[in-house]
Amino acid sequence: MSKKRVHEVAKEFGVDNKQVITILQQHNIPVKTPLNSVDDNAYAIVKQALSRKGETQKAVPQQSGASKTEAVHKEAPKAQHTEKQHGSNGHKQEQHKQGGKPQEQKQHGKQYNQKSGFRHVQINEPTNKNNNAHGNNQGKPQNRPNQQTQQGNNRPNNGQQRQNDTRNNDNRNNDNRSNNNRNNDNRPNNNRNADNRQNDTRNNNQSARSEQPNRNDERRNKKNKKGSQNRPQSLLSTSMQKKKNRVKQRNEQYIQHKEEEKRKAESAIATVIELSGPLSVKDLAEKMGREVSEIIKKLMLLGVMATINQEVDVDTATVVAEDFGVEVVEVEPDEDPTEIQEIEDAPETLKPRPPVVTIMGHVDHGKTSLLDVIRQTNVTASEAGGITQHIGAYQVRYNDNKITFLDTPGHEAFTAMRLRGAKSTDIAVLVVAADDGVMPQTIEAINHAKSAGVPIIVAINKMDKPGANPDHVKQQLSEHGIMPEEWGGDTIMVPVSAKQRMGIDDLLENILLVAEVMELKANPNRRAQGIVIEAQLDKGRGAVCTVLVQKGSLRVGDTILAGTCYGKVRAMTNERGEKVKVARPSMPVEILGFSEVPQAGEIIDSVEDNEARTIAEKRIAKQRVQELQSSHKITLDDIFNQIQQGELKDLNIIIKADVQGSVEALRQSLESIKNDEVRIVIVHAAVGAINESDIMLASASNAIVMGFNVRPDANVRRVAEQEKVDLRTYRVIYDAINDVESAMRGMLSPEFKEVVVGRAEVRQVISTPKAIVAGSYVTEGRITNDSEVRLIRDGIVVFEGKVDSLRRFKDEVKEVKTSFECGISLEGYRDVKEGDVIEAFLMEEIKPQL
Ligand SMILES: Nc1nc2c(ncn2[C@@H]2O[C@H](COP(=O)(O)OP(=O)(O)OP(=O)(O)O)[C@@H](O)[C@H]2O)c(=O)[nH]1
Repeated sequence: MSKKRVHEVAKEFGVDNKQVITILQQHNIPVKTPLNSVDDNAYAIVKQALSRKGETQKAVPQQSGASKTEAVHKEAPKAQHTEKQHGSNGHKQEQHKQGGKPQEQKQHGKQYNQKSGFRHVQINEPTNKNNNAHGNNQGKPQNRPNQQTQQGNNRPNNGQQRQNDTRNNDNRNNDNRSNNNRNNDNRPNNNRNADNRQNDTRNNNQSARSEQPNRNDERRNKKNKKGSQNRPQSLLSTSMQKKKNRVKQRNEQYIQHKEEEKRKAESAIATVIELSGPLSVKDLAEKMGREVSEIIKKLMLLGVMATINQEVDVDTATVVAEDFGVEVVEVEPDEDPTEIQEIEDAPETLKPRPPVVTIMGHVDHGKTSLLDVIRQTNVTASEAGGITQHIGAYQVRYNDNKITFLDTPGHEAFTAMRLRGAKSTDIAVLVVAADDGVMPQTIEAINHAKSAGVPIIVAINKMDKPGANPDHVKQQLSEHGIMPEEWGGDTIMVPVSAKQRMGIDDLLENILLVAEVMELKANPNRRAQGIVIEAQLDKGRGAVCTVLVQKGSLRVGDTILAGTCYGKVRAMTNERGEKVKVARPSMPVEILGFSEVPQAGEIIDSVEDNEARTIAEKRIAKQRVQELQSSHKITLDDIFNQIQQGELKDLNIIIKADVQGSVEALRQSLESIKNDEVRIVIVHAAVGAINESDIMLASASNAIVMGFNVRPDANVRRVAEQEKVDLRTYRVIYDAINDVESAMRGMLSPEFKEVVVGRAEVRQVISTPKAIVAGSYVTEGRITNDSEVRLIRDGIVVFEGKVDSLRRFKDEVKEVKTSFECGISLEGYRDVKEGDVIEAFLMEEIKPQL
């Protein structure tokens, strides 16, 4: 016979190529692929093996119950390996055939149910073999087939596990014995156990001899174990039936549920909805009785990409609703539980109150000087950089009348505060330098005052200057809609000189005149309401807040609420530092008692004891929701903005400053910097020293840290270096803004870099006739008598200047190193306190790189 290939032989016998290969390999004939050739001898082997197998398969279905097991056992020993090899296949075939006999299965199932603890199941030949090969798995379900085998043989079932096990072994061992021995199971158990041991030994020997096929067996058996084939057939079928029933039941429930939902949805679809303000997509869907997905789809068609929690404005919501044929009725918003209800004061309760005046104008036109003259004090000298940086509020008395002044700073940086000043103000005094005329911030001030509906009195300052030209100023102002009285307009213009104290009375008289015409009144006998002018954290005193009372009277002991902060008024002082018990309308006071620092510009209310906390908590919750939504706030206009922005890159900034006013000023100024490529994002802005968590936040959000009048301590600086966070500190806001602007234009090239030389801790303050000496201990680096120093209190810079004298005991020294004590006095500064830190630094020039 000519040589055939494996696949041809397989085809001839109607079996898989793999099966033929396996048979040949078991006979040590080296074939690997279906293309390998097969000689006559090999062909005969395959033929013999397959014909035997065919007989086996034919024989099996003729058996029933236990005899099936035995039918397999009756195989000739020669063919054992083949049988083992195909054990699983044979088993599958059996299952397949049984699958076609539901009647038989049902019977088995019945028997199982009727005789509890007596399981009638199908053969589990592979498991038995497995047990034989690996010792016994007592108590495991593999025993079941043997119980059935026992039953099939009409043997008494005593239900004892041990016996079953023995029987298992018996069956297994029978595999290895001749057919003649197989059915002699009538021997006593003891004998059979002895037999088992013998057979085990034999099994082992056989295993050793046919290692290869046995390993294949094991693998197959393992594989079978994983699959359901190993489970008894009747169990399989009943569980399948149960599963089917469950699925059917679930499907029915699902359909019912869907129908119910549909019915509900149809009945819930609204034809008219009421809208009182922006609302989330989810809320809109609920109001309309529609699916959220329908709303989102409609928004998409309108060009608005919104998610379920995003907010849509009333206009957008109306368009969407109308598209669904739903009528929209705009209504007044519901009462907000986070708002304090306004009290309508009856006219008879109103009493005259002093006017609140804001001084506005361009930088350096003399606002502070003018107010200074009015207050008879001098604050200009102590202001860093000569620019007013905090709102101050003062009440002055003139001719038995009181006037409250809010000193709003003139620099552009304080636009936000100026705006707030105008809102809390009755009269705006616009200071215009007679020699300089109308400047950009003069116009801005006019616009703020106009938009707030506040009457303007113009103070034409610096009249003493040779170049003073009041007419030119009037001319310029009239061009901006501010017409002087003498020219037929309604604006009072008073020429003054802060320097020479000229025209001040005239100005004050005119303020009172305008106030009189305005008939400014308030009810002093009600709970207080006012505005937070300024707030900061003082280590010793806690939150310190300048408040302007606008209505009612604020008393020590009152429970107060401002934004999300609340507390009880512990103490109140006026602008002269005198303690006051009651603050009436238009009176500015500094109060202590807030648990946290409120935001400047916040409305402060005196409330019932139990109200404060509840409302504050509600406000915090509302704020959180708003914060979440604001980042994704979406309107139809927004889409256009986003397209315009294109791929914008963000410059993340963290702001820390000494007082809330500065925080806001810096934030406002930075955010107003416009640049096509970069958008400024204020990641965090707060009052207080720069701390480690600021640096970590900056590191995580890739932000720079800008400190204004605050300093990091040594540890924070170290962390910043480690995290490679750019940390910049400033004393003048203008410099900070300039830096950012230049950096964004790519023009930031610092010529000097600040290097901290050393730090000393003030441990004792010694007062001498000549100076205040800070008895200090150098904690790091060195302090030199020529270095520039800053005095830091609770992380806030309170002074920056030079060392006046540096002493060790009584001797003047040039420098003092770490771990030494010394006496330091500062040039022109006496307010040194224990616990302050003196930081010595020098400005190092950075050589331009060629
Ligand atoms: N000659 C003259 N100089 C004045 C007069 N008023 C103010 N100055 C000077 O103008 C400069 C600016 O004065 P400030 O009072 O600080 O001006 P400001 O508008 O408060 O400035 P900012 O706080 O920076 O907004 C100071 O050098 C004052 O001495 C005045 O009536 N005559």
